Amino acid sequence: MFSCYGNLSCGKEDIRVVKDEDDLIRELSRIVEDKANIAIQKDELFKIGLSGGSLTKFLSIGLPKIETDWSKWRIFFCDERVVPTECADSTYGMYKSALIGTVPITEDQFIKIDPNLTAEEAARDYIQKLSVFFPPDSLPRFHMLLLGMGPDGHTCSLFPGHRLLEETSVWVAPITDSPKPPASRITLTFPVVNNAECIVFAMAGSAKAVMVKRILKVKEQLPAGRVNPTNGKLVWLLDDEAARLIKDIVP
Ligand SMILES: O=C(O)[C@H](O)[C@@H](O)[C@H](O)[C@H](O)COP(=O)(O)O
Repeated sequence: MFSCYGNLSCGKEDIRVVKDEDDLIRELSRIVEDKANIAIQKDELFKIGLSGGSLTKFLSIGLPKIETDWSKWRIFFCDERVVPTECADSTYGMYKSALIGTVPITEDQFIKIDPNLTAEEAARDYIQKLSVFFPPDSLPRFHMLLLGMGPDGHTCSLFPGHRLLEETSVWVAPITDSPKPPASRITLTFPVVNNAECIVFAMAGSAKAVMVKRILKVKEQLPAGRVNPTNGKLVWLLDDEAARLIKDIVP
């Protein structure tokens, strides 16, 4: 039984290596299912933040197989591209087409951006939307955030060398110069990311291996390496190929 509650420590990350992408999707879905059902039992709602990229594929395959009370889910976005929902680049658009109609969840359970706004306006608007679900006098504390990592070590839309990495108070920030297209996005900032109860990086494939080594073994302070929950659980879920250069440090 995977529990983020049992060991809410800010100790070392928990690195889990599975054989391949299929196993990764199964294990990721199991982790999410466990956390969701614990959160629902404890807090009535399950507040999860999703990322885009290959995570949308993993979850589109894995989530329809889990057993949970979908009506208690509220799905947020760790980052989002400021593009129309019907655009292929929209992360919400990807999850909408994959999950609505497949699992018993409705559009209003997704807490999404208003893509008709500028990035600056959308970030401010998203903070207001978060305030409905989290008390305004403290940082939002998500039950779970699911993150990916780009080839440059970025996560969410927090990119190496970007001034947003130093943001210490704003919950959600705009970015209009994302090196990963599309350029216009909003992103959770590190204070909110690191306030989560449970953070899971999930990645597969040999293209991730070098960066995984740089972050988990060399400990380079790239954005994904700066994800370190202050009072929560951090899991790196990797397939064999993504973990091929850190086999000597995996417990
Ligand atoms: O919307 C996005 O672009 C993501 O949130 C971004 O942070 C993604 O997780 C990484 O770029 C990894 O993407 P891949 O998993 O596709 O490599």
